[in-house]
Amino acid sequence: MAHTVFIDGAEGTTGIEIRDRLQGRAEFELIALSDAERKDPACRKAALDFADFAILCLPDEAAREAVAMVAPDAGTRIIDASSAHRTTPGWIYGFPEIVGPGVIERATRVSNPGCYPTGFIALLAPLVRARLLPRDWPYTVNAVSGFSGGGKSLIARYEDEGDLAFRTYALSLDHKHLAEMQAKSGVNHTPVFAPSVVPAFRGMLVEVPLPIAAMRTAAAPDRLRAELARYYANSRLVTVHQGAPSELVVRNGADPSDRLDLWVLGSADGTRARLVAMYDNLGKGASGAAVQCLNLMAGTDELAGLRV
Ligand SMILES: NC(=O)C1=CN([C@@H]2O[C@H](COP(=O)(O)OP(=O)(O)OC[C@H]3O[C@@H](n4cnc5c(N)ncnc54)[C@H](OP(=O)(O)O)[C@@H]3O)[C@@H](O)[C@H]2O)C=CC1
Ligand SMILES: CC(=O)N[C@@H](CCC(=O)OP(=O)(O)O)C(=O)O
Repeated sequence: MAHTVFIDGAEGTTGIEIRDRLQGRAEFELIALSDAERKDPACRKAALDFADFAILCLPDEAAREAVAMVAPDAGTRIIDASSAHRTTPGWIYGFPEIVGPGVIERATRVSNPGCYPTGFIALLAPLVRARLLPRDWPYTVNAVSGFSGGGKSLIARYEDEGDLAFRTYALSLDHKHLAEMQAKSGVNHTPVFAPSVVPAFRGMLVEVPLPIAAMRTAAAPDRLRAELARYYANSRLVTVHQGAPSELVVRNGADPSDRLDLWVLGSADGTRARLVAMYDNLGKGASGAAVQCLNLMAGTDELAGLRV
């Protein structure tokens, strides 16, 4: 029998892309609310309680409300795409490659990684755990996102203001992803985070520059690359590239992708490196990650419905 799935926030940017990935899958039956019902608390509660799986594609506050609405004995298993529960005790972090095998499969409450933390944690966590990079270093993160990363409101802004060429933000040095980045990568200090948006619908480049020579306990770039390649060797979504491309580009009009591509770029003398992650904010950064977790929780092929 098919698993029932309710996407709360199904008409939003992340919700629509999850629906696209589930379309035509016989293992899942989608519960859909009409336009008149989709923000009605009673209709949402009924759908949340009925569903085998609820995927929350909502602003944080609405995601908290949704979790509180679910009857304790309903048995609904929840995947939350928002940042409401990413460091909340009792929630499993929905990053299969980082939490390891068998964890998400059994979980009842899964909080998916944020789009920027996905790249940062994919790059850093394995290297910090392997003691090839120090925990006790003030890491910096430079990142570029397509404008769909800001959901419907940022999409509307980019469509309305046709002249936005480059936008850097979080200029107060605060951002909702910082706690998650620090906690899930295992580093001691809050990173200095410089996010930005370019006028492409989707795509991300997340980079961690490393002044290796000044870090004392950091391994050489070749060793970092070899460890990441070993760590992700069995992953069908994550590729650790050898060598250095001449450039990495976020393209306007790129197709959806659920891949995660990683590079360790090193200077010839090994004293400096750039860790770089490239992916789709709506793929491994959100909707693809949610479907990957759903697949694991439902016991189907982990990558079914994903664009690899
Ligand atoms: N976009 C991205 O790349 C990523 C997004 N996320 C997270 O996923 C979540 C959803 O983001 P995104 O899809 O981009 O956002 P959108 O703004 O595009 O979509 C949010 C949807 O939620 C609906 N909604 C808002 N409040 C309620 C409510 N009380 N009850 C029911 N529905 C409600 C909105 O309705 P309406 O259509 O009427 O506005 C909208 O359809 C957010 O928490 C975001 O931070 C995480 C990683 C990446
Ligand atoms: C471009 C843009 O605005 N991005 C969003 C983050 C999008 C995302 O990852 O959502 P979560 O916060 O749920 O993780 C921001 O910086 O607030």
